[in-house]
Amino acid sequence: MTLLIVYHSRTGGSRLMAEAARDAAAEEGPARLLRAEEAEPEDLLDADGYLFCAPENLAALSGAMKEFFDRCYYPVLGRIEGRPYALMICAGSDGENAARQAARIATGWRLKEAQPPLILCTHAQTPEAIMAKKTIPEEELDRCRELGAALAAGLSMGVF
Ligand SMILES: Cc1cc2nc3c(=O)[nH]c(=O)nc-3n(C[C@H](O)[C@H](O)[C@H](O)COP(=O)(O)O)c2cc1C
Repeated sequence: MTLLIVYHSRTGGSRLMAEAARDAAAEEGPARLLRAEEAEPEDLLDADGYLFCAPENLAALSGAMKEFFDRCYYPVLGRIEGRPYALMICAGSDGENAARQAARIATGWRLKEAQPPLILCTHAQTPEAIMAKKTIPEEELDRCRELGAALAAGLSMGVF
């Protein structure tokens, strides 16, 4: 039972979150990490559950993550219904709109929410801070690890 983690990241925050989740998930079962730009409909079809991870940009999912969903939405519609998923959003100060947008897409696919969205805020406020490479505190990465491990363990045990 494979967990597919698809992420986009411009300044590294979402990448750190996705990698932390992948590392923890891999201890519980098969886990694949793909960038949004390289993930294809076949990758979604081949997986048994999903973790989507992206930044909030301009009160929405980042463009590259949205482009992944746009590109894959119809090719897999009706073919992945009922599979579990979770979301992780890296935001400056909010993240709610990106989480809501991704959840609506997942609802369209008839995926099953396995965990509430995990939103981490970097508290970057100035243009310089927003464009800077991000670090995520270990205790926040632990929350990503917990989410990845719970998803992968649930998939392996067939609890979803
Ligand atoms: C163009 C742009 C727009 C942004 N808009 C928002 C926003 O609407 N809400 C928010 O909370 N953060 C916003 N941010 C901050 C990013 O979400 C934050 O820097 C996050 O760490 C980016 O994730 P990444 O490091 O994976 O790229 C924005 C950043 C950029 C570059």
